[in-house]
Amino acid sequence: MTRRWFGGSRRGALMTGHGIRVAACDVERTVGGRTVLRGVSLVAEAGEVSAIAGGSGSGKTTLLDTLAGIRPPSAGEVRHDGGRPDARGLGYVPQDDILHRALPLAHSLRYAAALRVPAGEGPADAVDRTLAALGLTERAGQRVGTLSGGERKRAGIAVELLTRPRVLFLDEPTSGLDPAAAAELMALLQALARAGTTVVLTTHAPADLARCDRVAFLAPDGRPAYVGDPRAMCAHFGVATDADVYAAVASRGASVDAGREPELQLEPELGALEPELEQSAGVGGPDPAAGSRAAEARPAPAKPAAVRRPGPARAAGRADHPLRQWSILARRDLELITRDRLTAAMLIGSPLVIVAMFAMLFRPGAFDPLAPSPSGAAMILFWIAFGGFFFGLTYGLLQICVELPIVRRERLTVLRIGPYLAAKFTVLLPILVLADVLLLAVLRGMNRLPAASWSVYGSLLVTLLLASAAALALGLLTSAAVTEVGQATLMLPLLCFPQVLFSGAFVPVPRMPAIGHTLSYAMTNRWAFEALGSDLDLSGRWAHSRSPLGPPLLASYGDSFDHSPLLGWAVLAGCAALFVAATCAVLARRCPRAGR
Ligand SMILES: Nc1ncnc2c1ncn2[C@@H]1O[C@H](COP(=O)(O)OP(=O)(O)OP(=O)(O)O)[C@@H](O)[C@H]1O
Repeated sequence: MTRRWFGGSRRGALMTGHGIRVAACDVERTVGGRTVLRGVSLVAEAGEVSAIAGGSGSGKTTLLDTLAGIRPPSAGEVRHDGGRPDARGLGYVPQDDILHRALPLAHSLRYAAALRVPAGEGPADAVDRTLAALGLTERAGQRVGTLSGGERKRAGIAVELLTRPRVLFLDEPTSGLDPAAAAELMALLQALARAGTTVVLTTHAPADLARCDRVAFLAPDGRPAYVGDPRAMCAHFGVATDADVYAAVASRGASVDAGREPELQLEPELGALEPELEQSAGVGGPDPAAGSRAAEARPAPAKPAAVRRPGPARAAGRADHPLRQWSILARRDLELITRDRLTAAMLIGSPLVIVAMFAMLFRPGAFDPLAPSPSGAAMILFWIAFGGFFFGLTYGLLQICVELPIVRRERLTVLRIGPYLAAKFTVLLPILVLADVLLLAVLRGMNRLPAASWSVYGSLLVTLLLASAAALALGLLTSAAVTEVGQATLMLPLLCFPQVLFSGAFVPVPRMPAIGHTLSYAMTNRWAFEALGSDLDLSGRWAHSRSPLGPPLLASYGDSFDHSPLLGWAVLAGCAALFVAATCAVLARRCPRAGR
């Protein structure tokens, strides 16, 4: 079946030219103060499938990331064709899905292609070619979330093949697949390798090893227990099957050391490394004899005439421009919202429900000069401010955390954070404008707000929009910072409570103790509430109110509503900018560019 995908011109469609030789020499990696990889030396050749195997927690993913150049080694060296790893020339398939589940497969691939495929080949052509090559053409219109596990794995590989990478790294591509689907996927990777790509993968499954050309088996302490031909591995450990190797390595632990088995030492790999590493300071050269033994033992892979670095990023040619990225990402965000019915229902439904509740909660005429309700007017303005905050926060809260693995993958190559966040604002702000306009229009239409000039209502709308924008930025920041969707949901009440308590509506700011007074400065809701009160001259209304409650309220709130709305606008805009900057910083840390 796999052969069919790569037969004839389809094989040509996936030809990647020379694969990259990936070489590691004495690599060590320390994570969180603990050394999780030590003394790893290996070579992954073009045209071969190389596996990183080992028990859980032995460092397979860490080694894969290090070989890919995503994380630099703490000691030792990783070379791609003798040069520094350049992540833009490679494909990397993480364990998590890197396609949006709500989109049809072809659409998802088209956005990925628009971001990554260089000028010259149209994204649509690249998608058609890749879908055909991976046997997914018939699934093109199907939502990614409804694909089978095996199809989703292939779809993840399809994303990476769009740019015809010279080397493909895959983190546990067969996990979660039944043996037949796993075998099919491995055959696909073998075919890819034969078409010229270097394929490096991690695996838990002994059955996968038989389909690989090389294996590096890691001991629990991150040392290589075996590096070499998978067919010789059982003999090396004196066991009957590949599955038994796991138990042998686990029981012997660090005492199993590739370096202690003369006939299966690392020399072949180090010998292959020698030409690339000979000029590297601090890396000892291998025994020349070992290199020649290696050459005899294995046909020499086609070597580039000269040591060369991976070519410049193909992807950069097309979509590296921030404006272009923004336009692609905005279209993708819009389609995601419209395709995901639950999200669409939440975005449109929550303002409708909240506006309806406000309309039912407040009595009309709170601002009526003849029979005013001073406290009712304050409450109406507070809840309007809070409505704007709530809309923005809920819109932003789930935006990033649900697609973090995709962002992380796209950041490795092309994605810029600025256009990514700008696209979110471009799609969500217009919906927020509609929600805020609806809120003011309905409350005015139902006489919960007073008659006033267009300029006053314009000012109310600006205040509300800035409050929503700042809350949207806070929601995006939270979404970028949490590690899972559940945490984002838990953050909703945590973020809302202080905005209610310290806004000055229930306990006026002048009546708060010093700590509460200080905290209130950090609440966007306080500034929105006070700007709305200033717009509608709440102080003046209370001072000349026919209600006996007016003067005491004025005494409690003091000068809260006496400053210009411009002050509130400046603070809200500043908060929005601050939250956006913090979101950029969090994303840059959590989704680093390769090698950082
Ligand atoms: N960010 C981190 N902070 C602290 N420890 C980490 C971090 N990332 C990985 N580790 C530790 O490094 C070790 C190797 O992790 P890694 O994910 O590479 O293992 P693995 O072999 O891929 O595991 P599995 O097969 O279970 O996915 C583990 O003990 C893990 O706890």
